[in-house]
Amino acid sequence: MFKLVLIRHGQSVWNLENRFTGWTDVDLSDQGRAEARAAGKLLCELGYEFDLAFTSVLKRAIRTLNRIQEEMDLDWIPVIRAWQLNERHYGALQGLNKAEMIDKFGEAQIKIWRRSYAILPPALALNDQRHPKLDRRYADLTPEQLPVAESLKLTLERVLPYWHSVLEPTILSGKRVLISAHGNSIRALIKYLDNLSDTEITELNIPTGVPLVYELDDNLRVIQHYYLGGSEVIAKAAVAHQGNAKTY
Ligand SMILES: O=C(O)[C@@H](CO)OP(=O)(O)O
Repeated sequence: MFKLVLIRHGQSVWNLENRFTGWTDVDLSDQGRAEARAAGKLLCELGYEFDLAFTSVLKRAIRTLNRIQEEMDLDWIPVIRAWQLNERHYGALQGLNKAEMIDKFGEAQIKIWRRSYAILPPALALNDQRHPKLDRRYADLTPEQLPVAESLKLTLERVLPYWHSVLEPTILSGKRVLISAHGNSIRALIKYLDNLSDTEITELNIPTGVPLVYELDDNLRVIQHYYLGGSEVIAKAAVAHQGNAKTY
């Protein structure tokens, strides 16, 4: 049996401000930093150990991981930063306030942009200053790999090859893996792991800063999964799972 731990970064400044974030590289809020530390403490108290950690190339996930490592005294373990674990790219919505967008386009349209499986948010123009081709951390990506907007489906289409080529073999080699990533890159992975339908996945939300454990059998099929934490943390996770959480 293998145990994989997933964690969505702690609350970010734009989660707090209720803005579409995507590939925008915003920092954690004070609450987010506290969530990350609490997650690290909890993992340590519960006796979790990790040999290797994966994260995205976005600082809210990296800094969540850093704090967990610090709390667990695991600063030394190798960390792999992969753009494939980035948040979905939210296209031209990035930076806009979610409540203001609801006022402008209506709740139903925003829900479609946020949670439908295959529908894309409005794309970035090629000359937009937010285009990832202007960011040197993505210099090695091919033009086809550089998103101007991603649905959850497109997000899964870059997360899944990474799962098969890197994460799966690492887990199967017996290394205990922690992944610090994002609401929608984690949702994409969960859709695959739990074999959720395109409709089921629309109702799944991931809370910030709560470790989610996946127990996997020898073929990496899911045995069970559960959130770690006291009653308050589990309640936050349950609410987020039902899709009734605050808009972030
Ligand atoms: O804005 C984003 O990048 C994500 C996560 O914060 O938001 P949503 O939950 O609306 O997909």
